[in-house]
Amino acid sequence: MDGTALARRIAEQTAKDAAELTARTGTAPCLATVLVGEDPASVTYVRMKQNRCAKAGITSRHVELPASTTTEELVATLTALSADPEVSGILLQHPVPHHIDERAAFEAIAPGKDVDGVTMHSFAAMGFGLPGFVSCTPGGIMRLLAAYDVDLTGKHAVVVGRSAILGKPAGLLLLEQNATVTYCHSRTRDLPSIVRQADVLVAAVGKAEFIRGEDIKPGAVVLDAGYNEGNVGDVHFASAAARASLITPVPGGVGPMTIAVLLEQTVRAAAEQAGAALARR
Ligand SMILES: Nc1nc2c(c(=O)[nH]1)N[C@@H](CN(C=O)c1ccc(C(=O)N[C@@H](CCC(=O)O)C(=O)O)cc1)CN2
Repeated sequence: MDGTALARRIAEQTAKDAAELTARTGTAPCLATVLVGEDPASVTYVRMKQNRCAKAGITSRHVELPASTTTEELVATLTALSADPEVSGILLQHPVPHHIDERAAFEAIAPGKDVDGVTMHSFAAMGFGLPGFVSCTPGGIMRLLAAYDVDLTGKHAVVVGRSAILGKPAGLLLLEQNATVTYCHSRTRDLPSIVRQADVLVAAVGKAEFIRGEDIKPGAVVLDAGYNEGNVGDVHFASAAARASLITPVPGGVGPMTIAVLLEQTVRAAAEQAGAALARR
């Protein structure tokens, strides 16, 4: 599955929507990115987001905070951005330093600006199939499945990983499309036997090439949401591709979709805040 190509198509539409909205309201959509500390991978991802925003006609505001920032200081920053009428959407780059209560920080993002789909409000919307913002990587996974006409009804979807930005919301969205969902995690017993049952496998475990081809059910659809050092996924691509009917590569699969969905949701947030419907949707 070609995430780069699909992400490009989504980005083209997002740029058109942003231009239309800017012409109508006189203000471009604006994404605020918040980075705490200097984790090199996070610095790269935030820069990628800013670059893609610029290409799509979305302005970005970047807030960099030192690693010593307290939960209270981060909450105050996010609360101020939530109240700022010039900011359409807010992204707090994950992970934050260990001493920070990340959940408390996420909850300081106003639901209407939660374009990264990380608040409890957005989780409830995903869980109940209600309109709202989806978590970006899981949202990108669902867009890939739709683009490749994968019907999820009755399929056994196995999600390996239960993080708040990836595994958990991915399961909610798959369930909403009538898949039978199994979550696996570090305490799961006999993980390979469950992975072998997957018609649809979402690998979101954060361990390079953790899942091997021998455990892929022949014909399975495999989505590799891993972003390990050196641009290596959670699935051993060559051996898994020999058995899967569809598979996402790393790079070029789920990763680009994450940013495409973020930008799309930022423009949608801006439109909703302006009370303007987007013509092309
Ligand atoms: N608040 C969030 N934090 C994090 C998220 C997130 O969705 N919200 N996701 C990940 C990392 N991430 C974005 O932040 C991310 C990772 C990878 C890619 C990507 O496009 N990767 C490319 C390869 C990268 C390259 O070319 O250098 C690919 O897979 O093709 C985008 C976003 C953690 N944090």
